[in-house]
This record gives sequence, structure tokens and C-alpha cells, in this order.
Amino acid sequence: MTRAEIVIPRPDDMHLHLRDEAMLRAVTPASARNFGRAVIMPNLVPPVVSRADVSAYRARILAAVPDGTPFEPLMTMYLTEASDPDEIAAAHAAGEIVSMKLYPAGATTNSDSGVRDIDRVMPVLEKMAEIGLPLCVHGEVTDAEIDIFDREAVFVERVLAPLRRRLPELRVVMEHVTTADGIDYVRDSGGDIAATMTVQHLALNRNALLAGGIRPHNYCLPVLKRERHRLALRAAAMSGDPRFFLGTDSAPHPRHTKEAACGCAGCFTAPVALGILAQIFEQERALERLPDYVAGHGPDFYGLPTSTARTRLVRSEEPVDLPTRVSAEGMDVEVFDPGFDVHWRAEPLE
Ligand SMILES: NC(=O)N[C@@H](CC(=O)O)C(=O)O
Ligand SMILES: [Zn+2]
Ligand SMILES: [Zn+2]
Repeated sequence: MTRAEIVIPRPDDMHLHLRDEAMLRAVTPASARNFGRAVIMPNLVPPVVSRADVSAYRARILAAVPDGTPFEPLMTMYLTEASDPDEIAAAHAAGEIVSMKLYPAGATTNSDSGVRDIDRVMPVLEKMAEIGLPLCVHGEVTDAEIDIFDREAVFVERVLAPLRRRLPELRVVMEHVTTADGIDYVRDSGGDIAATMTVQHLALNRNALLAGGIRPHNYCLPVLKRERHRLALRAAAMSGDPRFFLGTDSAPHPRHTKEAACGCAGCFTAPVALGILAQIFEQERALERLPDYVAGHGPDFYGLPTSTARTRLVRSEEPVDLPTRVSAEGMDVEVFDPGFDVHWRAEPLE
């Protein structure tokens, strides 16, 4: 194929970190350009835990969106052991949030305020099941004795499956699923569950993190896994199963905090996500499945209409020059590099 193009509904990013202040201003334009809507993660410092926090953060995001770019942040609230079921129900009823986010305390970036004991949040989860408000889950256990490559599979077995047996009506999104175990669980366990998958977990296996030198910009949580897991993720993404959809988990950190003795977890993929995904779906001869993966299944799960705006994906003979860095206000953020040529680029249409 030399030059080709496809026009698809404007994609939505169902898992995104935009941060705050200078970083928020630096990274928001890339997401607003490529995506019509995004589910915004609440792991700021301090976290987004109240209705007032949600509305103030939403206003700061909108202020960072370039003029004339339509972009709708879909807000989430950070679940803590002090979360109040009535406040959450009120936020949901008022359309202020699309989900609650569960971080096991200590599992990932800015998760210290997260949940230590699931029993303590059962009243909130029961209320959410009753009103149909989804729970977005960072699905990893935090026990020091569990190997980091096993933490997702162990979470499914010890936390998620028992929770869903206890509360089968709870709607759940297993965020950034990375293992065949997670994929199998979402596909086979029944009930109202879905999963997001990132760009980096479809593009790379753990060799890209560790072979031939350590590559901190490929470090994220859950950590990249073995090839067989990447292949299971690819198969799920290409299967057309509506329970699987894009959440980039684009997670910017200042460059010096990743290129460090103890580097931060997170890959900044927002500027390049769509081109890389088109490349991957083309490679798998499944381009016709891309629109549902990036623009159909996600909004469907959240009860939102598919976007009526359009995006054109253009394939060129020559590889695209991918941006390597975003700099603003003295802040440097390295853009994710998939390590292979990308011939596709996304152009938002009016
Ligand atoms: N994915 C990551 O590696 N990092 C995310 C947190 C998260 O989504 O777990 C971040 O906020 O930096
Ligand atoms: Zn996470
Ligand atoms: Zn994330």
C-alpha cells in the first residue's frame, strides 16, 4: 500500500492523565487535538476527591484547551476510604462524573490516598452498583512479596473476582489491562465489565524496557509484560469484542523524573497514539476494527453517543516524523517512541 486514508469518528481516550498547572498546559493541546473526549484520571496531589475538586479541576482543564478546539473532559473522582456514597450519587446525578477510580494504596503514581481495605469502601461500591456508576480499577496488588510481573493476575484472583462475586451488579472497567489473565477474565467472567488497553502494551513487550539497556521512557505501571501477553492484548483489541477499547493512559512526567535512579512510571503517548494504533491495526490486517476500538466501544460502555465529528487517518509512503519532545514553560516531556516506523497520522476534520 502506498498512500491511503480512512475517515473515522473522532476518537475518545477512555483513560488519560493531564496533571495540573504547567504540565496541564503543556500536554492538554495534544489530547484535545486528537481526541474529542477523554476520561480524566484524578491522581493529582492532592487527589480529586470531592465534587468541588472535580468542578475546579474540570475548569482548569478547559482553560488549558486551545481556543476553538472542542474537547470534553469526562471527569472521575478518586475513591478513598473516606468517600461519601451520597456525595458520589449526587455528583453522578448531576452529570459531574462518569466513574470512580480505585487505586490500591501504593500501587502506582500518586496512589497513597487510595484504598487499603476494600471492606471500607463497600458502602460506596454498593451505592455505585445501585445507581450504575462504573468503577475504574488500577488492577494490581501491592504486596511486597508478589512479583511485579504477577501483580495484575493476582489482583484478578484475590481482589477483583471476589469483589464481583459479592457485588455482581457493579459496573467495572479494568484499566490498562496488560496480561492474558486479565483479558481472559474480562472476556469470560460475564457481567458488566470492560477493559481499556494502552498503546505501549499493544506495541511493546518487556524486552523494550530491559534488553540492551534500561529504557525509562518505556517504564509504566502495570509494567510491560512478556510477548505472549502482548499477543493476547492484540487479539482482544482486534477481536471486535465491545468490552475492549482504547484508554491511552498517557501519563506525562518531566523528563528528569523519568531519567533518574528511581524513575517515575508513565508513558506520554497522547501526541502519537492514533498513528501508532493505525500502524498496529494495519500490521494485523484489522484496520476495519480500528474505528470501534478508538471511537465506538468506549463511549458505548459509558452510555455516550459515538462522536459525530470526524478524524482522517492518512497513510504515507515515507515514515512520519514523530514528535520526540514536548516543551513548555521550562518543562520537558519525552514523547513515547514505539521503536518501529509509523506511516499513519491523524488529522482532525471540522
Ligand atoms: N500508568 C502509569 O505508569 N502511571 C500513571 C498512573 C497509572 O495509571 O497507574 C501516572 O499517573 O503516572
Ligand atoms: Zn493505573
Ligand atoms: Zn493511568
